[in-house]
Amino acid sequence: MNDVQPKATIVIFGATGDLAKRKLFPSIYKLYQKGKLSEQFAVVGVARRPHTDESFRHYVKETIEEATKQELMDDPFISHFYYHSLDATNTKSYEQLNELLTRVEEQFHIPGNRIFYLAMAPEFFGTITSHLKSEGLTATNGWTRLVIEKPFGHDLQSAQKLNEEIRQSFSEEQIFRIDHYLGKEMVQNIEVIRFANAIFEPLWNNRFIANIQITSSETLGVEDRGRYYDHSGALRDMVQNHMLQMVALLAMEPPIKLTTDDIRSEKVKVLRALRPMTHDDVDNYFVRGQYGRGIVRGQQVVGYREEHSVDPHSNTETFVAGKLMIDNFRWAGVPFYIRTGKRMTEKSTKIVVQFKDVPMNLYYRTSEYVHPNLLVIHIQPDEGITLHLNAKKSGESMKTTPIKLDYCNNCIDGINTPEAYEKLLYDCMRGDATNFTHWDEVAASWSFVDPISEVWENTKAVDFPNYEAGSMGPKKADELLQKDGFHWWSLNGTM
Ligand SMILES: NC(=O)C1=CN([C@@H]2O[C@H](COP(=O)(O)OP(=O)(O)OC[C@H]3O[C@@H](n4cnc5c(N)ncnc54)[C@H](OP(=O)(O)O)[C@@H]3O)[C@@H](O)[C@H]2O)C=CC1
Ligand SMILES: O=C1O[C@H](COP(=O)(O)O)[C@@H](O)[C@H](O)[C@H]1O
Repeated sequence: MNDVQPKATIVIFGATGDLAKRKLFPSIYKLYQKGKLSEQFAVVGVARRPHTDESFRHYVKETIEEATKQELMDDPFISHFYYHSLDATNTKSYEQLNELLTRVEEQFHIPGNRIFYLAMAPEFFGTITSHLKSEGLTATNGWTRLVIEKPFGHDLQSAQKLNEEIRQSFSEEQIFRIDHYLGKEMVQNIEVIRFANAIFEPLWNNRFIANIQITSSETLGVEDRGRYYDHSGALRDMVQNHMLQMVALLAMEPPIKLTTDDIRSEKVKVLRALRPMTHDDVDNYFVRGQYGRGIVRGQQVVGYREEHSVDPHSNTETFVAGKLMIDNFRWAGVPFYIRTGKRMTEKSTKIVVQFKDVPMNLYYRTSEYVHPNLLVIHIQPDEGITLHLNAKKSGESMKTTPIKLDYCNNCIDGINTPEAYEKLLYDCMRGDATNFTHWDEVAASWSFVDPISEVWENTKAVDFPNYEAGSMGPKKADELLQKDGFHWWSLNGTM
């Protein structure tokens, strides 16, 4: 873990796909530029499309230039890239891939360390991992690791099956399940804000916190992922993974040490303490939505059912709001509200921690409303924290006014926050699995989500589409909080 310049070959299955192009190649380039990779590294791209090493290098160069808006010229970086055309289901090609890897390792003096990054559809995961083992690609003198993209299953049962298949060839310690939200700077900051500030930790419980709200809104629709998304929906696409991971980080107990196992074990406890949904509970705790036509950032857009590769009668949700209760001593009685959706008003991920009101409003005589204190953690696009307090209005005797203490992480000159994939790839190369999800977390998340999807799949949403593109979701999402005497805090900073 201490090797600051890890030496490894990254084998990317799905190297001609969207993820490799938009995220993986630019991230590897940035790591190289920052000196986090020594010259002892190589990338071997794998996919069916024919490419020579030269044409693949040309393709990679172009994708990086497009993503980084920089010209690569004759950068030696690109000479570390190789390509092997392979159909993932064809055993024979794995032997040839192994020969290529051995050659590349000799050329760059890489001590047999291999990362197999599966940037492919999950139905291939089992086949690829079993071939990697049976054809000897995992039998090296160095370490071997497997990086797996989401979705990790469709429900608990399919996730278990997938996990068992993978575990035939890789141990849990070798498996790095990506949740890219865990690579975001401010998601990683949650722990530090909580555990490195004496003013927050004593208040971080049901005696002082009224509710916690997590919103992750997108302006994009389903783009060209209609086929995948229409079978997934927002619950599986965003809630089962990213949203529940943020809940776990916000609610976990302080770990004994900052080790991977200690942190994961605290997160798992939170996921297990989530109050399970019975089928009858679902309507009281969760709201689903689907966007219709509307205007997003001044542009007229089509409704979800009109999107490419989407069933024109689709029952799939593109929006979810939910109230989660964590049944443990720290959080009993405190609702965690989550909300996520496509084609909403703005692209934003924020966490708002609303503290309980002061025991009595001393300023009621002047008809002053004392605002609740809020801690806002801005995950994206702005990164930072804001603390909302009350102070005296200047000049006027004992009148109150809301004030904000702001810290903006990505406003500081010279700070260029690394992209989540860049950090996660580097962590994986160094063997740090802290910001990857352990199987126990995946299983607990599916257990929570499954009853909700069962109800939604079996009952037609008669009101779909129930929110206009460009809005903040269906009215029912507001009513979910109103029932408890709360409301969603606005995302644009005004209260
Ligand atoms: N794109 C994104 O932003 C995100 C993607 N993901 C996940 O990452 C994974 C990849 O997604 P994405 O890049 O978008 O998918 P794409 O469809 O763009 O790419 C799929 C890749 O798989 C290759 N491939 C398909 N079939 C085979 C086969 N039989 N043998 C060998 N290679 C094959 C394709 O290459 P070829 O046709 O040349 O064989 C291509 O390189 C998916 O699991 C997705 O859910 C997760 C989060 C975000
Ligand atoms: O995993 C996913 O996340 C993106 C949103 O990620 P962000 O970093 O842009 O917030 C979402 O668009 C996609 O549907 C989902 O698969």
